[in-house]
Amino acid sequence: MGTFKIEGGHRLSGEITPQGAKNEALQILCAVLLTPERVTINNIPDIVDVNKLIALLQDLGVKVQKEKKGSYSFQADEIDLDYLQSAKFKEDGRGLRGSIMLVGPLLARFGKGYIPKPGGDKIGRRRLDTHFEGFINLGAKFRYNREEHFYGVEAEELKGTYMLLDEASVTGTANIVMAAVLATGKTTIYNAACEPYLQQLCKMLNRMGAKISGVGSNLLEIEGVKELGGTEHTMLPDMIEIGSWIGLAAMTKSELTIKNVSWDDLGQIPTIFRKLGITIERKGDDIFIPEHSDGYIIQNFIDGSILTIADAPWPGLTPDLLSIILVVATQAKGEVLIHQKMFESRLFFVDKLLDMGAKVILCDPHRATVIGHDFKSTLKATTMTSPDIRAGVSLLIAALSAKGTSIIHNIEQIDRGYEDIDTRLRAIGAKIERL
Ligand SMILES: CC(=O)N[C@H]1[C@@H](OP(=O)(O)OP(=O)(O)OC[C@H]2O[C@@H](n3ccc(=O)[nH]c3=O)[C@H](O)[C@@H]2O)O[C@H](CO)[C@@H](O)[C@@H]1O
Ligand SMILES: C=C(OP(=O)(O)O)C(=O)O
Repeated sequence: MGTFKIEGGHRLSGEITPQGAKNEALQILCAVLLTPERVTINNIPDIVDVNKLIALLQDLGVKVQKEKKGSYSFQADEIDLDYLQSAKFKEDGRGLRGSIMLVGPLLARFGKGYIPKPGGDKIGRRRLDTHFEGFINLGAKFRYNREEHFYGVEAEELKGTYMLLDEASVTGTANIVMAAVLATGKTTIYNAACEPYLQQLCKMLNRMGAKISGVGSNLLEIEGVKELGGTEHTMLPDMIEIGSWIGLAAMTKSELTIKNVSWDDLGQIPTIFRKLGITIERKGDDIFIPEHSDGYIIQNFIDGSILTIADAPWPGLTPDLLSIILVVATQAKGEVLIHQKMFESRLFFVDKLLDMGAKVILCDPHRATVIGHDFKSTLKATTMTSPDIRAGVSLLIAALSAKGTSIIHNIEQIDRGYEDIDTRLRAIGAKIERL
C-alpha cells in the first residue's frame, strides 16, 4: 500500500497544467478496436487505469506504439479473441471500470464481447443493466456466469433500433454507441449521456467514418456503416482534475493558474465553485485563481435558503467533483448541503474530515451538511486511508491546508486517475513525499 506524507499549511503558487481526461481516455482507447487501421491518440494521461487498459489491448493483440509522451498509435488488425476466455483476462479485466467499454466494439466488429465484472471505485452499487439492455436491443444474446461474475454478449448481426435508456449511463452510452456504429440500419438512443467524454468519442467515431448525429444532446441517431477507418484524436484536459486544482487553490489560499482548461467544455464547474465564493477568472483558455487571503463566502439561494449542490447527468454537475466541493466548503464562510444523488457510499469519507476537525453532519448516505470554519479554525493533520479516487484527492487537499504532517495510505486510488500528482504538486510548492 503506497503512502503520501504531507506537510500542510503552506501556500502554493505558479501554474499547473491538467492531464488528459481519464474518463475520456477509457472510452477512446476502447474505440481503437473498431477498425483494423491505425489510430493515433494524443494527450493520453499516464495513470494507472489507462495503463491497465492499454496493457489489456496489447494482450488482445492490438499493436501499440509510443510516439512521444502522451501519444500512442494503435492498430487492431490481428485480434486474439481466444484471449477473452483466458484466466488472465478474467483477472486483468476486473482491474478497472473502463474495461467494460471493450464489450461494445468487440461485439460490433467480431460478433462477441466478454468481460468480468469490472472494478473501479467502491462507491455503491454500479450496475451494468443499461449496457447489456442496449446490446440486447441491438439483437445480441446475453449470458452471465454468476459464479465467475463473467458477462458475455454474442450476435451474428446487430440491427439498428430505437431505444430509451433506463438511465443516462456514461460508460453505458459509450458502449452502446460503439456497438451501434457498425450495426445494420439506424439506431436511435434517447436518454443518452452527453458528457464531453461522449461528445469526444462521437466526434472521433465520425472522423473514422461513423454517421452519428445529435452529438452533445441526449438523443443520438446513428446510421450504421460497414467499416471504420483510422484517425487521430486528442484528449480534452481532465475537468475533474481542473476542479480539484480550483479546490486546492482556495483551500490553501494560493494564487494558481490552471493552464489550457478548454473553458467551453467545463459546463457548470466554474459556476459551482463561484457559488462557494471562489473567484475564478478567465484568462484566454486558462483559469486564474487569485489568493483568497480573506477566505470565501458561500452564497445562499435567492430566497435566502441554504445552498444545495447536487450532482445530475450532464449538463448537470458531475458526481466526481462533489467530494472535492465538500472539502472546500469546510473552510468557507457559510453552510451548504451536498447531495450526492448517484452513488450510495461516496460520502462516508467525511468521517476522516471530522477527525481533522471539520464541521460536517452526514444526514444520510447521500447528503451531508457542511458548516464552514471561515479559516477561524484550521484542519488538524491526521493519518488516513484513501477510500476512492476523488475522496483520496479531497483528503489530500485537506491535508495540504491542515496544520502539521498528515499521512495518507492507499494512494494507489489517487494514482488511478492523477498523473504523477506528487511531482506536479511539488512544482507549485507543496510539501508532499511518496514514502
Ligand atoms: C470510467 C468512467 O467513465 N467512470 C465515470 C462514469 O461511471 P459509470 O459510467 O460507471 O457511471 P453511470 O453513468 O453508469 O452511473 C453512475 C451511477 O449513477 C447512477 N445514475 C446514472 C445516470 C442517471 O441518470 N442517474 C443515476 O442515478 C447510476 O445508477 C449509477 O449508480 O460515470 C460516472 C457518473 O458521471 C462517474 O462517476 C464515473 O467517474
Ligand atoms: C468514479 C470514478 O472512476 P471509476 O468509474 O473509474 O471508478 C471517478 O473517476 O471519479
